[in-house]
Amino acid sequence: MAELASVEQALEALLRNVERLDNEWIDCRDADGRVLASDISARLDVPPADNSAMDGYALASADSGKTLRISQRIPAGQAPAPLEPGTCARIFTGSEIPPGADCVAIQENVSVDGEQAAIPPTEPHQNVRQRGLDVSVGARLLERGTKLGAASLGLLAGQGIAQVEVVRRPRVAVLLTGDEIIEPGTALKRGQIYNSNGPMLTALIARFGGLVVEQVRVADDFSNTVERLRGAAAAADVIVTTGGVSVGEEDHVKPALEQLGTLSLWRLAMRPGKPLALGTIGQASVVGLPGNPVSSYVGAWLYLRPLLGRLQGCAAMAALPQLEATANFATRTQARRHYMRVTLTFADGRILADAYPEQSSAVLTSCATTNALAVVPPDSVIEPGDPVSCLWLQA
Ligand SMILES: Nc1nc2c(c(=O)[nH]1)N[C@H]1C(S)=C(S)[C@@H](COP(=O)(O)OP(=O)(O)OC[C@H]3O[C@@H](n4cnc5c(N)ncnc54)[C@H](O)[C@@H]3O)O[C@H]1N2
Ligand code: MOO
Repeated sequence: MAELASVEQALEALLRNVERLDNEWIDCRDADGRVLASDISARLDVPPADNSAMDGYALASADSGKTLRISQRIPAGQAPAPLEPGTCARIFTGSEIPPGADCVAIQENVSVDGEQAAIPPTEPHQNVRQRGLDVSVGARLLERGTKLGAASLGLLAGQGIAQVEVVRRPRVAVLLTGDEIIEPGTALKRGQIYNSNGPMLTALIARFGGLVVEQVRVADDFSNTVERLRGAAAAADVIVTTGGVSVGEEDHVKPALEQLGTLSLWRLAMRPGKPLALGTIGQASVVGLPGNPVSSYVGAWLYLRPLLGRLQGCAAMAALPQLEATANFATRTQARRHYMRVTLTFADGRILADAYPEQSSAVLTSCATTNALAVVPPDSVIEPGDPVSCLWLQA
């Protein structure tokens, strides 16, 4: 039997000629999860002026330790007048420090009698947030290739930025093979099963930043398969197929792909997901995942995620975060590296990996109830307490 290829070899082949897609300007309100197309530098200081970190009294530190007249009140949102020398100003969290003041005494430590406030000793800058403390003009705010999220969108808003240039979302077509597959909502007949892979892959693709432009069934017929693939290649940057990549005879995807573009069939030293088809039709990359739902799921994390990351120019999506955990299970592998579905728990300063008891590639429950993949090398024995490397499944 021919030697099995490694996951790394297949990934290298998949990504070899893939380039970042073009850019588009979008409203920041729609930018969560999108990847920045260019560096963004700060054009404003944040905060724009020295302001108070506390509710209290602003004064010149040299005047602290005395009783001072309260000469003005500065609510947030108002420009203060310069502080009259030898006085203090009533101030609130976020209010601008008046010229002439350099510190704030918090109100809990100040006793007030009418217009007079007895101020304790207070150091210069105490309770003052300096202009530009968060961001100063010209600083690199966010780098190209950053996936935008809650905090980065907040930063952009803090700069008054409403539109942002991001990489276009990769368009993905999902093609399902298998005459036994029917859609939820129809009654199940003998021999049929519901389409699990379609919704599962659609959800993962969206989490990886892709846009599913079509999800179609490919009938068991050569010319229909050619038509479907041709249509998908015109509409999409990536075509994902599920099923029909093993050694069966029922399938027309392989000959159809060979007619329309390039195809290489891989036999990988991994479990689940030994068979994988990679190819191209025109500019579109084709990833043929196995039909078994678990193999499809694991393949999506290991191949589709980096592919969609490359198309979006997001380096952080090239590899999943790796965590070193302690196995709370026993297993033994043979010639293939095993990607076991495990649940990581973080307790008492260590990470424990519990394996789902049934690791068959037909048991999708093993994916739905876990959060990581333990990567067990070939020809190895793992006992409880042994170290095991895990891939954390985060988009
Ligand atoms: N003689 C051999 N048989 C098989 C081999 C092999 O090396 N020699 N490899 C096995 C491995 S490993 C895998 S993985 C599967 C891959 O099979 P295919 O990609 O050809 O997929 P199918 O045969 O079409 O389907 C496999 C399995 O998955 C179910 N399926 C398919 N699509 C869906 C869907 N959309 N939703 C839910 N379930 C789906 C399908 O009903 C089958 O049960 O081949 C092994 N066989
Ligand atoms: O490798 Mo297959 O994906 O075991 O079932």
